[in-house]
Amino acid sequence: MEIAKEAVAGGADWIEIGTPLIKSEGMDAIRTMRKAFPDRTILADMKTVDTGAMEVEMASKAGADVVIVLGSADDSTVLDALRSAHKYGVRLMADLISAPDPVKRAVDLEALGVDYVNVHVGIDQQMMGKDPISILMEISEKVSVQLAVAGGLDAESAAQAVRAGARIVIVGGNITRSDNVTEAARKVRQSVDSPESVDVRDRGTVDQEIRVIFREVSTSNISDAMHRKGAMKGIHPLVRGKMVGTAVTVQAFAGDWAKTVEAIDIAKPGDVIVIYNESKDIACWGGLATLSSLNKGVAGVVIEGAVRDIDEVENLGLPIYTSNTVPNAGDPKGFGEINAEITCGGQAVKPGDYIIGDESGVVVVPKERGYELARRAKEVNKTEKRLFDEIRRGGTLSEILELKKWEKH
Ligand SMILES: O=C([C@H](O)CO)[C@H](O)[C@H](O)COP(=O)(O)O
Repeated sequence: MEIAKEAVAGGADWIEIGTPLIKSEGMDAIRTMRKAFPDRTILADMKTVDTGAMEVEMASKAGADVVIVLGSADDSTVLDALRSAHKYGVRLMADLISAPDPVKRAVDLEALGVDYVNVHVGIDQQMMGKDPISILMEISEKVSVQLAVAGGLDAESAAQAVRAGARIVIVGGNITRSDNVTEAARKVRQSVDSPESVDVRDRGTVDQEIRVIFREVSTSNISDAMHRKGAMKGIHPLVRGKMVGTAVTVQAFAGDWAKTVEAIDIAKPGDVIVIYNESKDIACWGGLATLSSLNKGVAGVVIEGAVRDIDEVENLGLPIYTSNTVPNAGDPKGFGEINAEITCGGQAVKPGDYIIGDESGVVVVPKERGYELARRAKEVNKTEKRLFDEIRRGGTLSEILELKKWEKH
């Protein structure tokens, strides 16, 4: 309710009751919003896939103005939902989320007579890098039914969506999870009203985008996004500083620092050297290796093992995370391997995996899930910002999360 009020203050015309809220609170979510916002359009995201008439009846009797049926539902469901919508005086929106051939289905749905077609990329799909704008462009050339669009939109992509032919722009997380909902809604409103004035930024390569997001979030956010996996055990910050990079791995043996130092020559700017060294009592890393790494543009070092020359490495400032410090080093004998899969801090690390370190420790993100987990961590981060804001306004954490209600039974 609070978020809806703030979004309306920022210029939202419609209030979407999202599917998770409907699943949590049922039709009462629609009734409550209807009562609080008599002059706004209430969109009930029922995502109906069967019994179209009954679900439209429920939502319309609760106070919805527009009801969403899944575009991929059978024609019989869409048609009966339409009959019900006509009977109860509401409009029907068909949502193309996960439709196998969205362009063809949009044409079919228009012929069936729906009031709106929503070009929608779902939240899980967004995490894999999908966005709705290109498909919206294609669909808007083929149909004249009013088009809505949804799927990770922000002020910038909202403008692109309007330019691509959308009449209704549905923005979820970038408003609801913002720490300033009114301001976030206002920015979207401005973009929708003056789409031509919005510049579209170049986001760079996928790897650059991943690194930017990992810099913005914490290792705790990432670990939450990984369902509590990914955190190294027994590895702590020695030289503090945010570290984001891709792994160059080293398997080294007790008393032998040849491979750990040779890895510096292999590392590229932005890499993190991740070392498993058998011994916690003989250092495989020190001040000279740190300076050499800085010269190569290495982003940081993680060592299960030991580091020495602590006063020097602290002065040099390269982020270092380790399990121990000792004064003595071994010799460069040459055993070990560079860029083989290793275990460090209890985590499997492959060359190229994303390694992120901060005050809480180090997490490993498998390279093949880098984009997805960066995006999911960003969602965690946004939610936490909103929670901080609500606690600052005087709520307690358990009240805000409704912990009692959601305890496992
Ligand atoms: O419909 C939605 C989703 O499937 C969960 O119900 C969202 O409301 C829709 O995707 C808009 O939210 P964002 O993608 O976070 O902008």
